[in-house]
Amino acid sequence: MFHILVADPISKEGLDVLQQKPNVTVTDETNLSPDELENRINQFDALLVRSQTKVTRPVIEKASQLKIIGRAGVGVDNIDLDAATEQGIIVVNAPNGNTNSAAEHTMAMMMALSRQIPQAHVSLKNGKWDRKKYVGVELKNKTLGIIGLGRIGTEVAYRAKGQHMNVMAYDPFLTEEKAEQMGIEYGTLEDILQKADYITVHTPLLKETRHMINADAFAKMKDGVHIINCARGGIIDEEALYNSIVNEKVAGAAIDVLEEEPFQDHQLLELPQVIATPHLGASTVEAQENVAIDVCHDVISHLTGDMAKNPVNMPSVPSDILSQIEPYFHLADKLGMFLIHLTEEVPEEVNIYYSGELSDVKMAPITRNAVKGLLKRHLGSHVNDVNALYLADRKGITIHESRTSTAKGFTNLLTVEMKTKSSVRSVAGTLLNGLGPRIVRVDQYSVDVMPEGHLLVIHHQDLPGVIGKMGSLLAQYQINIATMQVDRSDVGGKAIMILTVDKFLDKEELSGLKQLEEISDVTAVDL
Ligand SMILES: NC(=O)c1ccc[n+]([C@@H]2O[C@H](COP(=O)([O-])OP(=O)(O)OC[C@H]3O[C@@H](n4cnc5c(N)ncnc54)[C@H](O)[C@@H]3O)[C@@H](O)[C@H]2O)c1
Ligand SMILES: O=C(O)CC[C@@H](O)C(=O)O
Repeated sequence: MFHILVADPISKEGLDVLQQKPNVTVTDETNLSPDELENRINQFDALLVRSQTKVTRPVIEKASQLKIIGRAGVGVDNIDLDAATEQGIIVVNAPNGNTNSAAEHTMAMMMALSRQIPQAHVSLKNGKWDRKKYVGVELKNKTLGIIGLGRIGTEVAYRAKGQHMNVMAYDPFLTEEKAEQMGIEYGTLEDILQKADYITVHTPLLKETRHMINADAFAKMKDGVHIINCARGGIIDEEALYNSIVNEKVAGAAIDVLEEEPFQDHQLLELPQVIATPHLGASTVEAQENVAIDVCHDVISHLTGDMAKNPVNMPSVPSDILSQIEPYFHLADKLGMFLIHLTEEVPEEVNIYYSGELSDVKMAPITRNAVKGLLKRHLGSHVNDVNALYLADRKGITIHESRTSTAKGFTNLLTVEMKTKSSVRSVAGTLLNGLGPRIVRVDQYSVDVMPEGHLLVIHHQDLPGVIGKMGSLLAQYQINIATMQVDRSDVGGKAIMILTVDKFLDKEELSGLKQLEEISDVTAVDL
């Protein structure tokens, strides 16, 4: 018998999927306090949530029977994935079922914002017939800047074209060709900030997207810009948004999500230029049916020993093969993570070369880990070795793997190469017996770097004194250098320096380093 706890409201059609199974009990309790959830979770085999219930580490640590957590929706930021993975609990989501609803909600918010419909509605309900105050603006011929052109951003783009808007989008995986095929304009983040009349964000909330729309970003925008966030609270710096509205830089904002939810007394809500909904992007009958059915099927599949379709954190390698290749997963993941930081250009092709002892292992699971590492920077923690190749394919990145017997003196050598429109970058690593993983080559340079911690990859001219200058500047910033590796193409020519430092550099410190004239490029990589 499997006991399933439904902790957030889930559509009846989904619950039917569970209840029709003979060996399942369903406990539908959607008002449990965090303490009650912690106290009762050990009785259940599966937990189903939407975005409300926080599945924290303390909850997961008490979940001694739990086998699966199902998220009826996309974002899994309310679930501690690391804790679930550590505890061997699979997390599944339903990434496709609410795309339309979230896109429609974004359009509804954009239109309501332009025509001040909520404000006019409240005024009329209060007995005022005020036609002068509520003069709006048209969407037609305005430029919509979409930041994050994934499932929802793409649907918003098509709908906005239907409103005769000029659509410009930025996404780390968007190429000019793809934008052209979609009939939209390709832009950088800067282009969007500077040119858009409306800006809508559709990224996950990640380290790189947290506060990506901050005071600096607002300062670059057109006067009178409109802002929409139906993705995640925290992508927009709320303090900066508040100030930009008060200073009349921003004409209005439509917000479905805020950093702290549920919210009631937020200062943004006091501004008449702000319209808001309580995280309703996915709240339609259709979306809730879709995500509930999808996630409940996955929960049953997993409980009864079949493969779940949308795992967020599950490794899927047969145990005999696993023991042989598992040590390389970590190396592959780190090489992918390292490589994606070497360029801001869109990856188009990834080639993975297996050499030495690695030339006769099963490559696919290692490849998936390398691709996972590469995609994580922009797609977040829901990329795993199960969905990495699928997501790469969706982003138009082709993956090739090949075996070679020459390992350049190493017993095993794994090389990950990434082609973009104008460059080919590569990184190679090995597993040293007893010493663990090492990065041994970056492009044409030979190095010996442990792939962990805060790394600085510095391209510079091979001239006397550069290393000293770099060291003094880091000392000024109170940043300790733990390790240093240097290599050069030829005497006085191009060179690389890879430092492991004790603290991550902030933007100002990084740009301080970039100002040293012998240095052509500095990249911070957090492994
Ligand atoms: N309001 C709601 O109720 C609701 C409903 C569904 C989804 N969402 C949220 O909407 C967001 C988008 O969902 P989705 O299904 O389209 O996800 P998705 O993974 O399909 O798309 C996200 C896109 O953001 C891009 N991205 C990542 N970092 C970026 C950056 N720094 N700059 C620009 N783009 C970047 C990724 O490349 C990806 O293409 C998520 O945060 C999701 O949780 C909210
Ligand atoms: O459960 C909800 O209603 C919100 C879902 C949404 O935020 C998501 O990320 O899928």
